[in-house]
Amino acid sequence: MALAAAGRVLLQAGSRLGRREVVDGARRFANKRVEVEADEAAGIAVMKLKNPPVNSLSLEFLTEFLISLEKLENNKNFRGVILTSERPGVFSAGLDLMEMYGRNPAHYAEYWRAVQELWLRLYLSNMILVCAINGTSPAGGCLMALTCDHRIMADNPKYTIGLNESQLGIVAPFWFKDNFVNTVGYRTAEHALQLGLLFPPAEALKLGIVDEVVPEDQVHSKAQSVMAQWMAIPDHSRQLTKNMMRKAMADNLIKQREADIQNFVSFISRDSIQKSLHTYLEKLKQKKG
Ligand SMILES: CCCCCCCC/C=C\CC(=O)SCCNC(=O)CCNC(=O)[C@H](O)C(C)(C)COP(=O)(O)OP(=O)(O)OC[C@H]1O[C@@H](n2cnc3c(N)ncnc32)[C@H](O)[C@@H]1OP(=O)(O)O
Repeated sequence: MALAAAGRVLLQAGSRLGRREVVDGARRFANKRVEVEADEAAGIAVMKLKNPPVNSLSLEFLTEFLISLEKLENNKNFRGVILTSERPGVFSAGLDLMEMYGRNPAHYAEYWRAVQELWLRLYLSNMILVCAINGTSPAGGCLMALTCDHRIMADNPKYTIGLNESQLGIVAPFWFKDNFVNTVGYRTAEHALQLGLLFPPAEALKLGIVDEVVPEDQVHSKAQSVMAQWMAIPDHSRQLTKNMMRKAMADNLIKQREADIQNFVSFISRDSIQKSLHTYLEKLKQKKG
Protein backbone atom coordinates (compact mmCIF):
# COMPACT_ATOMS: atom_id res chain seq x y z
CA MET A 1 0.00 0.00 0.00
CA ALA A 2 2.71 2.45 1.08
CA LEU A 3 4.83 1.35 -1.84
CA ALA A 4 2.00 1.85 -4.34
CA ALA A 5 1.27 5.33 -3.00
CA ALA A 6 4.91 6.37 -3.15
CA GLY A 7 5.11 4.93 -6.66
CA ARG A 8 2.18 7.09 -7.78
CA VAL A 9 3.92 10.16 -6.36
CA LEU A 10 7.04 9.31 -8.33
CA LEU A 11 5.07 8.74 -11.52
CA GLN A 12 3.38 12.11 -11.05
CA ALA A 13 6.79 13.67 -10.43
CA GLY A 14 7.99 12.05 -13.65
CA SER A 15 5.21 13.52 -15.72
CA ARG A 16 5.71 16.92 -14.05
CA LEU A 17 9.29 16.76 -15.21
CA GLY A 18 7.93 16.22 -18.71
CA ARG A 19 10.02 13.16 -19.46
CA ARG A 20 9.30 11.77 -22.88
CA GLU A 21 10.05 8.26 -23.87
CA VAL A 22 12.02 7.64 -26.99
CA VAL A 23 10.82 4.35 -28.40
CA ASP A 24 13.19 2.70 -30.79
CA GLY A 25 11.51 -0.23 -32.47
CA ALA A 26 9.65 -1.11 -29.19
CA ARG A 27 12.86 -2.59 -27.85
CA ARG A 28 14.57 0.41 -26.37
CA PHE A 29 13.27 3.16 -24.24
CA ALA A 30 15.27 5.85 -22.66
CA ASN A 31 14.91 8.90 -20.59
CA LYS A 32 17.73 11.25 -19.83
CA ARG A 33 19.37 9.28 -17.04
CA VAL A 34 18.42 5.67 -17.57
CA GLU A 35 18.65 3.69 -20.78
CA VAL A 36 16.63 0.50 -21.06
CA GLU A 37 17.28 -2.14 -23.68
CA ALA A 38 14.19 -4.25 -23.40
CA ASP A 39 14.03 -7.61 -25.14
CA GLU A 40 10.43 -8.53 -24.55
CA ALA A 41 10.63 -11.83 -26.41
CA ALA A 42 13.49 -12.96 -24.19
CA GLY A 43 11.86 -11.43 -21.11
CA ILE A 44 15.07 -9.59 -20.19
CA ALA A 45 15.88 -5.89 -19.94
CA VAL A 46 19.22 -4.21 -19.46
CA MET A 47 18.97 -1.01 -17.42
CA LYS A 48 21.97 1.27 -17.90
CA LEU A 49 22.63 4.01 -15.40
CA LYS A 50 23.42 7.14 -17.38
CA ASN A 51 23.79 10.11 -15.06
CA PRO A 52 27.13 11.75 -15.89
CA PRO A 53 29.71 12.29 -14.69
CA VAL A 54 29.59 9.56 -12.02
CA ASN A 55 26.04 8.10 -11.94
CA SER A 56 25.29 9.71 -8.61
CA LEU A 57 21.82 8.89 -7.34
CA SER A 58 20.28 12.34 -7.63
CA LEU A 59 16.57 12.90 -7.04
CA GLU A 60 15.98 13.23 -10.77
CA PHE A 61 17.90 10.06 -11.43
CA LEU A 62 15.96 8.15 -8.76
CA THR A 63 12.65 9.36 -10.18
CA GLU A 64 13.54 8.31 -13.70
CA PHE A 65 14.97 5.00 -12.59
CA LEU A 66 11.87 4.12 -10.57
CA ILE A 67 9.57 4.98 -13.46
CA SER A 68 11.57 2.75 -15.81
CA LEU A 69 11.63 -0.08 -13.30
CA GLU A 70 7.90 0.19 -12.75
CA LYS A 71 7.27 -0.07 -16.49
CA LEU A 72 9.18 -3.33 -16.56
CA GLU A 73 7.49 -4.63 -13.40
CA ASN A 74 4.08 -3.89 -14.91
CA ASN A 75 4.82 -5.86 -18.06
CA LYS A 76 4.52 -9.52 -17.12
CA ASN A 77 6.67 -10.52 -20.10
CA PHE A 78 9.74 -9.21 -18.31
CA ARG A 79 11.25 -11.66 -15.86
CA GLY A 80 14.79 -10.42 -15.50
CA VAL A 81 16.75 -7.17 -15.40
CA ILE A 82 20.49 -6.63 -15.72
CA LEU A 83 21.65 -3.45 -13.98
CA THR A 84 24.81 -1.86 -15.25
CA SER A 85 26.48 1.47 -15.96
CA GLU A 86 26.41 3.11 -19.34
CA ARG A 87 29.79 4.57 -18.39
CA PRO A 88 32.28 1.77 -17.66
CA GLY A 89 34.65 2.85 -14.88
CA VAL A 90 31.97 4.06 -12.49
CA PHE A 91 28.96 1.88 -11.71
CA SER A 92 27.57 4.53 -9.34
CA ALA A 93 29.21 7.07 -7.00
CA GLY A 94 26.32 6.50 -4.59
CA LEU A 95 23.91 9.03 -3.21
CA ASP A 96 24.23 12.47 -4.69
CA LEU A 97 26.10 14.53 -2.12
CA MET A 98 24.57 17.71 -3.48
CA GLU A 99 21.12 16.43 -2.48
CA MET A 100 22.33 16.15 1.11
CA TYR A 101 24.33 19.35 1.39
CA GLY A 102 23.07 22.91 1.84
CA ARG A 103 19.40 22.09 1.18
CA ASN A 104 16.32 22.55 3.36
CA PRO A 105 14.58 19.93 5.52
CA ALA A 106 11.71 19.46 3.05
CA HIS A 107 14.21 18.64 0.33
CA TYR A 108 16.10 16.20 2.55
CA ALA A 109 12.80 14.45 3.37
CA GLU A 110 11.77 14.20 -0.27
CA TYR A 111 15.18 12.89 -1.23
CA TRP A 112 15.31 10.30 1.53
CA ARG A 113 11.84 9.00 0.66
CA ALA A 114 13.04 8.45 -2.90
CA VAL A 115 16.19 6.64 -1.67
CA GLN A 116 14.03 4.37 0.51
CA GLU A 117 11.74 3.76 -2.45
CA LEU A 118 14.65 2.74 -4.65
CA TRP A 119 15.82 0.23 -2.08
CA LEU A 120 12.35 -1.19 -1.40
CA ARG A 121 11.48 -1.53 -5.10
CA LEU A 122 14.72 -3.24 -5.97
CA TYR A 123 14.97 -5.36 -2.86
CA LEU A 124 11.39 -6.65 -3.19
CA SER A 125 11.33 -6.92 -6.97
CA ASN A 126 9.71 -10.08 -8.28
CA MET A 127 12.04 -9.95 -11.26
CA ILE A 128 15.48 -11.56 -11.31
CA LEU A 129 18.03 -8.79 -10.80
CA VAL A 130 21.58 -9.39 -11.96
CA CYS A 131 24.09 -6.63 -11.34
CA ALA A 132 26.91 -6.16 -13.84
CA ILE A 133 29.26 -3.95 -11.84
CA ASN A 134 31.46 -2.44 -14.50
CA GLY A 135 33.10 0.20 -12.33
CA THR A 136 33.56 1.63 -8.90
CA SER A 137 30.57 1.38 -6.60
CA PRO A 138 30.77 3.07 -3.19
CA ALA A 139 28.00 3.57 -0.60
CA GLY A 140 24.61 3.99 -2.29
CA GLY A 141 26.07 2.42 -5.44
CA CYS A 142 27.05 -0.63 -3.43
CA LEU A 143 23.59 -0.69 -1.84
CA MET A 144 21.97 -0.82 -5.26
CA ALA A 145 24.14 -3.79 -6.15
CA LEU A 146 23.35 -5.46 -2.81
CA THR A 147 19.63 -5.50 -3.65
CA CYS A 148 20.31 -7.71 -6.66
CA ASP A 149 20.07 -11.49 -6.73
CA HIS A 150 23.50 -11.96 -8.27
CA ARG A 151 26.49 -9.62 -8.57
CA ILE A 152 29.26 -9.84 -11.16
CA MET A 153 32.16 -7.40 -10.91
CA ALA A 154 34.75 -6.44 -13.51
CA ASP A 155 38.23 -7.62 -12.57
CA ASN A 156 39.91 -4.24 -12.45
CA PRO A 157 41.86 -3.44 -9.26
CA LYS A 158 41.09 0.27 -9.73
CA TYR A 159 37.41 -0.42 -9.03
CA THR A 160 36.17 -0.67 -5.48
CA ILE A 161 32.92 -1.49 -3.77
CA GLY A 162 31.67 -1.15 -0.21
CA LEU A 163 29.84 1.05 2.25
CA ASN A 164 32.26 3.90 2.96
CA GLU A 165 29.79 6.23 4.72
CA SER A 166 31.82 6.52 7.93
CA GLN A 167 34.73 7.95 5.91
CA LEU A 168 32.45 10.82 4.93
CA GLY A 169 31.44 11.43 8.54
CA ILE A 170 27.97 9.99 7.96
CA VAL A 171 26.42 6.71 9.03
CA ALA A 172 24.96 3.90 6.95
CA PRO A 173 21.29 3.65 7.98
CA PHE A 174 20.02 0.45 9.60
CA TRP A 175 18.56 -0.96 6.39
CA PHE A 176 21.86 -0.44 4.49
CA LYS A 177 23.54 -2.19 7.40
CA ASP A 178 20.98 -5.04 7.48
CA ASN A 179 21.32 -5.64 3.75
CA PHE A 180 25.11 -5.71 4.14
CA VAL A 181 25.06 -7.99 7.20
CA ASN A 182 22.78 -10.42 5.37
CA THR A 183 25.25 -10.49 2.51
CA VAL A 184 28.63 -10.74 4.25
CA GLY A 185 27.88 -11.72 7.87
CA TYR A 186 27.98 -9.75 11.10
CA ARG A 187 31.68 -9.59 11.89
CA THR A 188 32.79 -8.61 8.40
CA ALA A 189 30.05 -5.97 8.25
CA GLU A 190 30.88 -4.56 11.68
CA HIS A 191 34.53 -4.20 10.74
CA ALA A 192 33.97 -2.85 7.23
CA LEU A 193 31.21 -0.41 8.24
CA GLN A 194 33.16 1.19 11.08
CA LEU A 195 36.20 1.72 8.91
CA GLY A 196 34.15 2.62 5.83
CA LEU A 197 36.14 0.15 3.77
CA LEU A 198 36.05 -0.05 0.01
CA PHE A 199 37.23 -3.34 -1.49
CA PRO A 200 38.81 -4.14 -4.84
CA PRO A 201 37.11 -6.97 -6.78
CA ALA A 202 39.23 -9.89 -5.50
CA GLU A 203 38.63 -8.95 -1.86
CA ALA A 204 34.97 -8.20 -2.49
CA LEU A 205 34.65 -11.70 -3.90
CA LYS A 206 36.37 -13.26 -0.89
CA LEU A 207 33.99 -11.47 1.48
CA GLY A 208 30.91 -12.31 -0.58
CA ILE A 209 30.05 -8.72 -1.48
CA VAL A 210 30.04 -9.92 -5.09
CA ASP A 211 29.38 -13.42 -6.39
CA GLU A 212 31.79 -13.46 -9.32
CA VAL A 213 34.69 -11.49 -10.71
CA VAL A 214 35.32 -11.74 -14.43
CA PRO A 215 37.53 -9.95 -16.98
CA GLU A 216 36.15 -6.52 -17.74
CA ASP A 217 35.16 -7.37 -21.32
CA GLN A 218 33.16 -10.38 -20.14
CA VAL A 219 30.95 -8.70 -17.54
CA HIS A 220 27.98 -8.37 -19.86
CA SER A 221 28.18 -11.81 -21.46
CA LYS A 222 28.55 -13.32 -17.99
CA ALA A 223 25.50 -11.39 -16.79
CA GLN A 224 23.50 -12.78 -19.72
CA SER A 225 24.57 -16.35 -19.01
CA VAL A 226 23.84 -16.02 -15.28
CA MET A 227 20.44 -14.60 -16.19
CA ALA A 228 19.74 -17.61 -18.39
CA GLN A 229 20.48 -19.93 -15.44
CA TRP A 230 18.13 -18.00 -13.16
CA MET A 231 15.41 -17.87 -15.84
CA ALA A 232 15.39 -21.67 -15.89
CA ILE A 233 13.91 -21.70 -12.37
CA PRO A 234 10.10 -21.48 -12.24
CA ASP A 235 9.09 -17.94 -11.33
CA HIS A 236 6.58 -18.87 -8.65
CA SER A 237 9.02 -20.91 -6.57
CA ARG A 238 11.87 -18.44 -7.00
CA GLN A 239 9.66 -15.47 -6.15
CA LEU A 240 8.15 -17.11 -3.08
CA THR A 241 11.63 -18.04 -1.88
CA LYS A 242 12.95 -14.53 -2.47
CA ASN A 243 10.01 -13.06 -0.63
CA MET A 244 10.49 -15.46 2.27
CA MET A 245 14.14 -14.41 2.54
CA ARG A 246 13.58 -10.66 2.19
CA LYS A 247 10.13 -9.65 3.39
CA ALA A 248 10.93 -9.30 7.08
CA MET A 249 13.84 -6.96 6.44
CA ALA A 250 11.87 -4.79 4.04
CA ASP A 251 8.89 -4.71 6.41
CA ASN A 252 11.21 -3.44 9.10
CA LEU A 253 11.86 -0.32 7.05
CA ILE A 254 8.26 0.00 5.84
CA LYS A 255 6.92 0.07 9.38
CA GLN A 256 9.32 2.82 10.47
CA ARG A 257 9.61 4.65 7.20
CA GLU A 258 8.44 8.03 8.47
CA ALA A 259 10.66 7.84 11.57
CA ASP A 260 13.61 6.92 9.35
CA ILE A 261 12.95 10.00 7.22
CA GLN A 262 12.78 12.20 10.32
CA ASN A 263 16.04 10.68 11.61
CA PHE A 264 17.73 11.33 8.32
CA VAL A 265 16.51 14.93 8.15
CA SER A 266 17.65 15.79 11.65
CA PHE A 267 20.98 13.96 11.21
CA ILE A 268 21.87 15.49 7.87
CA SER A 269 20.77 18.99 8.98
CA ARG A 270 23.26 19.08 11.84
CA ASP A 271 26.01 21.66 11.42
CA SER A 272 28.68 19.08 12.21
CA ILE A 273 27.39 16.71 9.49
CA GLN A 274 27.12 19.52 6.96
CA LYS A 275 30.72 20.44 7.79
CA SER A 276 31.86 16.85 7.24
CA LEU A 277 30.12 16.77 3.86
CA HIS A 278 31.68 20.10 2.95
CA THR A 279 35.14 18.78 3.80
CA TYR A 280 34.54 15.62 1.77
CA LEU A 281 33.30 17.60 -1.24
CA GLU A 282 36.38 19.82 -1.04
CA LYS A 283 38.56 16.72 -0.93
CA LEU A 284 36.89 15.39 -4.07
CA LYS A 285 37.54 18.72 -5.82
CA GLN A 286 41.19 18.89 -4.69
CA LYS A 287 41.80 15.38 -6.01
CA LYS A 288 41.47 16.93 -9.46
CA GLY A 289 43.82 19.87 -9.03
C1 LIG B 1 20.32 8.29 11.11
C2 LIG B 1 20.43 8.05 9.64
C3 LIG B 1 21.58 8.80 9.07
C4 LIG B 1 21.71 8.63 7.59
C5 LIG B 1 22.90 9.37 7.11
C6 LIG B 1 23.13 9.40 5.65
C7 LIG B 1 23.33 8.10 5.04
C8 LIG B 1 23.78 8.25 3.62
C9 LIG B 1 23.98 6.98 2.98
C10 LIG B 1 24.71 6.76 1.85
C11 LIG B 1 25.63 7.79 1.42
C12 LIG B 1 26.21 7.82 0.06
O1 LIG B 1 25.99 7.12 -0.87
S1 LIG B 1 27.24 9.14 0.05
C13 LIG B 1 28.12 9.07 -1.44
C14 LIG B 1 29.36 8.29 -1.25
N1 LIG B 1 30.13 8.32 -2.45
C15 LIG B 1 31.43 8.49 -2.48
O2 LIG B 1 32.10 8.60 -1.49
C16 LIG B 1 32.05 8.59 -3.84
C17 LIG B 1 32.66 9.93 -4.09
N2 LIG B 1 33.19 10.00 -5.45
C18 LIG B 1 34.38 9.44 -5.80
O3 LIG B 1 35.07 8.83 -5.04
C19 LIG B 1 34.78 9.64 -7.22
O4 LIG B 1 34.01 10.69 -7.77
C20 LIG B 1 34.60 8.38 -8.11
C21 LIG B 1 35.64 7.32 -7.71
C22 LIG B 1 33.19 7.80 -8.00
C23 LIG B 1 34.81 8.76 -9.60
O5 LIG B 1 36.07 9.40 -9.74
P1 LIG B 1 36.37 10.28 -11.03
O6 LIG B 1 37.81 10.70 -10.91
O7 LIG B 1 35.92 9.58 -12.25
O8 LIG B 1 35.41 11.55 -10.90
P2 LIG B 1 35.58 12.81 -9.93
O9 LIG B 1 35.94 12.40 -8.57
O10 LIG B 1 36.43 13.81 -10.58
O11 LIG B 1 34.06 13.33 -9.87
C24 LIG B 1 33.48 14.02 -10.95
C25 LIG B 1 32.50 15.04 -10.40
O12 LIG B 1 31.46 14.31 -9.73
C26 LIG B 1 31.34 14.79 -8.38
N3 LIG B 1 30.91 13.68 -7.52
C27 LIG B 1 31.56 12.55 -7.26
N4 LIG B 1 30.85 11.76 -6.47
C28 LIG B 1 29.70 12.42 -6.20
C29 LIG B 1 28.55 12.12 -5.41
N5 LIG B 1 28.41 10.95 -4.74
N6 LIG B 1 27.59 13.03 -5.36
C30 LIG B 1 27.69 14.20 -6.03
N7 LIG B 1 28.74 14.54 -6.80
C31 LIG B 1 29.75 13.65 -6.88
C32 LIG B 1 32.73 15.29 -8.04
O13 LIG B 1 32.70 16.19 -6.97
C33 LIG B 1 33.12 15.95 -9.35
O14 LIG B 1 32.45 17.19 -9.43
P3 LIG B 1 33.12 18.47 -10.12
O15 LIG B 1 33.38 18.05 -11.54
O16 LIG B 1 32.10 19.54 -9.99
O17 LIG B 1 34.38 18.77 -9.34
